[in-house]
Amino acid sequence: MKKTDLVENALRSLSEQYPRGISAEQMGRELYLDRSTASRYLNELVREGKARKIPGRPVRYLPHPPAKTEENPGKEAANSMPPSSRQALVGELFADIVGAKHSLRSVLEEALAAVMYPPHGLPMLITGETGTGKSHLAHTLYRIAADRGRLRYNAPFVAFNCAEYAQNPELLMGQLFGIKKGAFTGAAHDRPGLVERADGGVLFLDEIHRLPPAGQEMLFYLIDQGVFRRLGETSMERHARVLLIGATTETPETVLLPTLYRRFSVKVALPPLRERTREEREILLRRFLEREEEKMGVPLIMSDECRQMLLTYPCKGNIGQLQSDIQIACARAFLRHLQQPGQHVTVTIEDLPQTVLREAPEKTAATTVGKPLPRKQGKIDQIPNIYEQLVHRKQSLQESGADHARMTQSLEEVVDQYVRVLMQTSRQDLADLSGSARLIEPELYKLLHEAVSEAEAFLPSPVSAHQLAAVGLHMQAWLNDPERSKKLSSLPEIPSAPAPYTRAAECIATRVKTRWGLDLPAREIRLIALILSPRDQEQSPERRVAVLVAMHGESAARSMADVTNSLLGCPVIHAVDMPLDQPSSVAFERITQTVRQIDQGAGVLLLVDIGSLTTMGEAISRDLGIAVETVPHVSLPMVIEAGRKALYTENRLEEIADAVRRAAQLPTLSNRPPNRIIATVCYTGEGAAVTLENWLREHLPDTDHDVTVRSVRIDPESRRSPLLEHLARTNRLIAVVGTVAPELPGVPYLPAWELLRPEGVGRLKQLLSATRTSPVSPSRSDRLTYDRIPSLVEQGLSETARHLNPRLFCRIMQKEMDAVREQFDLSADRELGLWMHVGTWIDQWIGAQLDGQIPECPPESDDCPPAVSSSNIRAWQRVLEALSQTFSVDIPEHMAVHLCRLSCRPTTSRF
Ligand SMILES: Nc1ncnc2c1ncn2[C@@H]1O[C@H](COP(=O)(O)OP(=O)(O)OP(=O)(O)O)[C@@H](O)[C@H]1O
Repeated sequence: MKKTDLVENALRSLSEQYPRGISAEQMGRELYLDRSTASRYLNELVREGKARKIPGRPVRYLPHPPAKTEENPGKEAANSMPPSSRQALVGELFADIVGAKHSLRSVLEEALAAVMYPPHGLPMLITGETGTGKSHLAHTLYRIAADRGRLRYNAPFVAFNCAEYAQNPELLMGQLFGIKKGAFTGAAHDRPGLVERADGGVLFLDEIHRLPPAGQEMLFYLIDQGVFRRLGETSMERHARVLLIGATTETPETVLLPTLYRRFSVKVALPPLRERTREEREILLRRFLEREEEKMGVPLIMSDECRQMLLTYPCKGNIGQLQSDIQIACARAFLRHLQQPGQHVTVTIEDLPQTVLREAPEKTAATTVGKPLPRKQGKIDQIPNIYEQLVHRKQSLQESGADHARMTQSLEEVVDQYVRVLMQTSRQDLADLSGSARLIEPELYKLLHEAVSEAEAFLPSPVSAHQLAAVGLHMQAWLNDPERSKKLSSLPEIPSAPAPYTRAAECIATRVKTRWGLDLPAREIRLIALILSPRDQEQSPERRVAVLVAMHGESAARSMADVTNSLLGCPVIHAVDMPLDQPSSVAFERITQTVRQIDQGAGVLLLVDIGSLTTMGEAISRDLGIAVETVPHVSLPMVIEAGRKALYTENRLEEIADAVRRAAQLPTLSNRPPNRIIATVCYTGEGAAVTLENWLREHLPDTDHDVTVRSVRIDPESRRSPLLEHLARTNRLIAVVGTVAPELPGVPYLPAWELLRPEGVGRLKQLLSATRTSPVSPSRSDRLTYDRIPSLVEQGLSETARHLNPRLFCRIMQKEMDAVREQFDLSADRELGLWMHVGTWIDQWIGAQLDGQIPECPPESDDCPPAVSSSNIRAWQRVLEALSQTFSVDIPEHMAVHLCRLSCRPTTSRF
């Protein structure tokens, strides 16, 4: 229905109630339009001859010709729009909510009325099982309120899931209401909370029942009186006006404080998917498929059988689960398409996740009994015939007169060798894009997967994807030719596997019997049990590259990770979501923690979308001493590629990162010139390594400003560091400097003490000049002169200083530094470094004094270089006194000696 038709209908029905005419303002209120839009539509009707204007203040409008009911006043006491108009309006406003015109209509009407209620909407509680669309509805309501002028332009929408912090009520309350400095240990600054951020807009609290009672009480006051206090504050003196929308999967009256529960004027319940109509489920399916098709950029088709299943299986996680099951199926189909490109991506029943197939109505399973065997020709025939091998070995052992013990051991070796071949084949096969499906019929693979999942309840260790694929290969070969062992005479006894694995093999046999009516011979069951039992190479702890997806938004990262993990059958991808209202410091902290937890020693691949996330990896790698490679602009195919490579190959971090970059057509490490890097090392990566890092940074000549200096921890026992090895592979590691020589062949090592001697400095100089790509001498305009120091320092400090006034600082330094310059014969480079050094310290001291803390100081040391004279010290003292007076900071006495030492360095160790 067109907007003008909608307005015309409303005008006709409202004219009964207002026979003297309806103003644009009234019409706007009725249709949730702003006054000027309503006026525009009404005037359009006047132009079209469908309405007439009644002059006056305000101008009013009546339908033309008059509504029939106008001639019969009182016939219908319609005090609102006719149902058809209301339905059309709700359908239009909630166009992205499937079911808006049908099963959700009354719920949405109620929700709409609440959000549009003057002056600022009514607090609302949405209930419903997980995945029924509570968050989706909250956001849609916000959008409508913002579009229709109920909220101010640019009003915020702040969403928060109380379950995320439910383990730590203090932090939860702090997140929500803000924190006063000192409220608890670690609360070093005042911090606003989400309530303040949502001021003037909507605050959506998901799983609101996870708020502790004190938090619920605070919310009550917030709704009731618009007041709240930050954690640690004593009085309620802060004000915020937020439209609160709460959501819960629980029965709210039993989990919320009665005061808060009653304060929600409107409560809407979203029905589970099983109560929605089939037509609505069809529309949902179509929409989700369209979305996936758009992402893939290739036309998508779905087999009827698969569509049928998606429309009928009991979907416990409701719309959310339906959506993610569809994403998984599409991702699988897309993988196949990547390997065998065609005009379409075709989604078939095999692409559906196990959970869907398991939950599907019984009849699908029943019809498969007695189906033809899943045979597969081609490469699978190259799988060695284990029976032939066993017979041959037995014959040669008999010929050599081997005893029984020797015979058993030797036959076990044959089986071991066979399993190794299978593992290797499955590894290669899985590493191909199509996964195991290439050599093993999906039906068989599915059966094995199900049986093994069932057996995991009693197996001592989980069955790896490789083992499962190895069993698949063995069985596929057997199913192709179940008779082949019969052709051989006198097969030897197969060694037995531990009991739980025999039981797991029996589970498989039972399923094979039910499915294809086939009896697996006892020796097949023994062989399968052996393949399933852990082998040596499986037991050795694998150091896999960990993969972490971090993205802006509520759930984008998690859903990509879920899809990929489900696709690969292994939780290989980790995720951190970064809601848009979350400060990047929180994201940084969460990503850092996750990287620390998931690293297995082979480094972490960080897949991110945009913005600050693209630069966090480097800082996290520095902080944790873990190799982190960041790849931006993440998409689902990139995550799948990363997961597959991490799971099925032994590729190193940078190889996986490059494979992912190639998949996304981003520049790879291998085709960019390597960066020059110097690593500083010690056993902690923090003490000597950091001191050396700072020292080197300060002393690197201008010609080598491209060199990165990086402090790294060396493991005291192995004297190795995965991070260092990673840096060596991905960069041009020109030297390692430190207090411990790492195990890293081919990279020159300089002990720290050598840098104090001219020989060491000379060696480093040589290394630097030998690795320079183009020997550059600074051009005239680049060369630093004394007169440029103040402006450069002012510029530098204005980017880094938080408390210091850079201009004032430079003025004092300009006035006071002459004596120092003369005393030490400082070069302009050196002097610039010293200005920055002093400025940075003073800035920190002012900050510490403001916070009432004891300022940190440069280390105190007795060894005053012999070259330092008392007049040297006095020169610096005068500068420091002037600074101390101007900025009212206490400067420690030994600072002058510290600065003298820095000023002297050039003669001893500059390079
Ligand atoms: N009526 C609907 N029409 C179209 N898409 C919907 C509808 N309801 C939900 N969705 C989609 O289903 C997914 C899950 O919805 P949502 O996250 O809002 O559920 P929820 O009830 O908040 O779940 P949870 O309780 O697990 O947080 C979302 O991607 C959402 O866009």
